[in-house]
Amino acid sequence: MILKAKDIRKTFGPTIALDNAQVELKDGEVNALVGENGAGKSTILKAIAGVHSMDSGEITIDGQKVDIHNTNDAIANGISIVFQESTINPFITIAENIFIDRLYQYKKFGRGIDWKKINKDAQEILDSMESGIDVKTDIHALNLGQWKLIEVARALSYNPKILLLDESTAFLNHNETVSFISSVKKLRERGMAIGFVSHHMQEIYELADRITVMRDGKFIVEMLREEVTQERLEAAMVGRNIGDKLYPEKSKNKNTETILKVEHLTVENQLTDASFELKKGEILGIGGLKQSGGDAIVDAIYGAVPMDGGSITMDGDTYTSTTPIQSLNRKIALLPGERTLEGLIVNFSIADNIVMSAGPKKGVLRDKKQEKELVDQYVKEVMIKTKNPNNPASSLSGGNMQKVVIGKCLATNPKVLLLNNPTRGIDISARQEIYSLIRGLANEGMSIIMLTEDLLELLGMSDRILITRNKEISKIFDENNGLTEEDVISYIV
Ligand SMILES: Nc1ncnc2c1ncn2[C@@H]1O[C@H](COP(=O)(O)OP(=O)(O)OP(=O)(O)O)[C@@H](O)[C@H]1O
Repeated sequence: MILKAKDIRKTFGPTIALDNAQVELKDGEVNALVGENGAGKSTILKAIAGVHSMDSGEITIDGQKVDIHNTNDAIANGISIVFQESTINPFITIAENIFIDRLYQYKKFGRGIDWKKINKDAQEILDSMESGIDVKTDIHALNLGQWKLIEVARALSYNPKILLLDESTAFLNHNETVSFISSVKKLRERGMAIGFVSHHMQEIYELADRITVMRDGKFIVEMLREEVTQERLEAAMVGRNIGDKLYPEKSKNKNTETILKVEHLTVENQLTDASFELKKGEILGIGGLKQSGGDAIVDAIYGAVPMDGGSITMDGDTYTSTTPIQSLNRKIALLPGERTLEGLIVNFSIADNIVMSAGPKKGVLRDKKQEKELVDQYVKEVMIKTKNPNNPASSLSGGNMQKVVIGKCLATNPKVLLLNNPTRGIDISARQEIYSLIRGLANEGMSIIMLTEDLLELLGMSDRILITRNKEISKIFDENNGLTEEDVISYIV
């Protein structure tokens, strides 16, 4: 074992984030940390990386006790971390992003940056990971998976022995994830000890050498990959067996009443001539690579991006342009793809975020009583793990922040619900609950469009499936019985 962290305790005010937590990382191995949202996975990684100082506990490396009080201590002990949320600055170059806190080392005679040197050093790291990224590429031309690899390159630039990856694949699509995982495997082959957090079981089964389960801030069990069965893992993580009951039964009745008709919808540079119908009470899944048209469909229906052609008909009203306020009045709600940028005001309380769009009023004043009822209802319904909804949203774990955004959408009581990757970063148990909530809403007559980059989720949840490719609709499957990943992928790439 290269690193052992044990008896770790960390509190945030009254919240006990870690209590008797432990993890061991070994060179040339991936240890996957798994557990429900709020189990303490990010906190233990951040404690090891010196981002949070622990209240108590012990970290040893190669048998020697080490004191880690800040990130510099961690770096000095060969520990690097890649955070869950993106830390890429898109307004500077790839090399600057990699050496962001050491740019002074590349100052030429005390003046501008020595581009030749910084680019050479950055390229060396990118090549060592076999990332396939050319350092001179415009950062905007790269996909999110490549952005994550740049963050890994930044972590590697400190020459670590131990690399901590916190939900690095949460925002990546299928292809980006595949190449990210293959880069992680290469780092493992080089002897790196890797701590890897993810909610995606397939990734964990594929990558992990050992798995550490956490629950409520505590260490539950460590298993070697070969000892793991799905039943054992789920029982340790969530205390029950989910098995093949992750996705609820699809709608038995064929939905025939059209609620939303989209004709020849065009969005400049994003979507050309898309026509389809959304039926009352159905879940229409949209699959496809990022930027292939699906985001544009959802954003244009909501009015988050302007329509450049075509029309939308809802409730007998046909329109060729719309805004989010008009959508709110028409009872169309959008769960955006980027929770901390578009979905939440993280400094506001959980409660204020939930009621923000619904805005119950008594005359011109806020209706505090109804607000409280809404908050209590949605904290319970989407299972937000908080002791007090008046705490700031920033105090929640990533998955619980996402649940607040879902609660905020539902509190507006929409007829049409647009979901952009609704379960990113959400644990398997909460996902099962959210899927059953979404299906329940559809069964009650809500019409739902669900854009998702998770193919299993697309197949598991949709009554019908629309696929986009190269900014156009490439296929609409009017049935989703027995469709496989291969059936769908052939229209995606
Ligand atoms: N800065 C903070 N202030 C207050 N509470 C916090 C803070 N960071 C984390 N917590 C709390 O600590 C607990 C553990 O959170 P953590 O982010 O480690 O969970 P996690 O297992 O990584 O969850 P997820 O899978 O949702 O990312 C949660 O109850 C969370 O609300």
